[in-house]
Amino acid sequence: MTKQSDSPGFGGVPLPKLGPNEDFSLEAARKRLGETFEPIPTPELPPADPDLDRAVAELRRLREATAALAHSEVELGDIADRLAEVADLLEPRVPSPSKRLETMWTGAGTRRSNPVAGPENPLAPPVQFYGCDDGSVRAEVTLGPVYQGPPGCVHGGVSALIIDHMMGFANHWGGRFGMTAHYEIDYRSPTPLLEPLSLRAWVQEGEGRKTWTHATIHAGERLCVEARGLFLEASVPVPGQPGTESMLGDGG
Ligand SMILES: CCCCCCCC(=O)SCCNC(=O)CCNC(=O)[C@H](O)C(C)(C)COP(=O)(O)OP(=O)(O)OC[C@H]1O[C@@H](n2cnc3c(N)ncnc32)[C@H](O)[C@@H]1OP(=O)(O)O
Repeated sequence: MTKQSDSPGFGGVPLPKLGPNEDFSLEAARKRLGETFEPIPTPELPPADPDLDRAVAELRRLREATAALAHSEVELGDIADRLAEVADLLEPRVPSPSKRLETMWTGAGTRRSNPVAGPENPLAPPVQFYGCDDGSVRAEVTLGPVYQGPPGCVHGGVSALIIDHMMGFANHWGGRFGMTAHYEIDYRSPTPLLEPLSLRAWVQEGEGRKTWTHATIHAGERLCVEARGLFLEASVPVPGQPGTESMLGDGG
């Protein structure tokens, strides 16, 4: 990756400028964080098991369809029985939630299973982010009725979830790390469902443990949401690995 440029902004938002002395390269991050640090490859890692992604994609179809059941003409008793059959088949065969938390922290697990971008997570839209040469990360996503807040619009908490994750991803892309310590959001105009949304985040400034990151959501040229966050480098214990700490280095 290269450093951010002064090229014209996206949707009217100027691109960021880095502090004069800050090295945002992945090499610099590796030096700061040690050997355990793994940069996030972009684009998305290939699936470990394509059938897993396919199964979750089918669950997403079900998610959208079940959200529309209320006013359908479907025989719901029969559907509930058939869904219960599938759940009965799965539940005894999958790891417990606490075991799952442990296996998530191997390889690209957390990256593939997080609730925003994870193709293995049925809750995730999923959003596919791309790291760009100007230092920002970007994505396009169209959200359906399951994410509704105000009539016809995206729930503000869903926007906040996407933005928090996106700022974290921008930090990784910029060679910075940290947990969200504080962030603030301005909802500038309603964020529509069923229309493509352009997402963008970038590191505004970094100093020591602190990183300030900005993000926007646009519908076409219209600014819907903008946010500013403060991230602090911090280590958290890894589930199932006593004594091991992670810097969220594999993409949590
Ligand atoms: C690619 C995938 C990305 C995924 C991204 C997902 C992002 C997330 O969801 S992270 C989860 C949500 N965040 C959390 O759970 C964090 C919970 N909070 C914590 O663990 C701690 O408060 C933590 C680690 C952030 C900071 O604690 P700690 O390291 O003790 O900070 P502390 O030493 O008190 O403060 C350090 C500095 O930061 C400042 N600071 C700390 N918190 C804040 C805050 N909320 N607002 C402003 N400044 C703050 C302090 O004033 C201090 O400043 P200075 O050095 O200038 O005096």
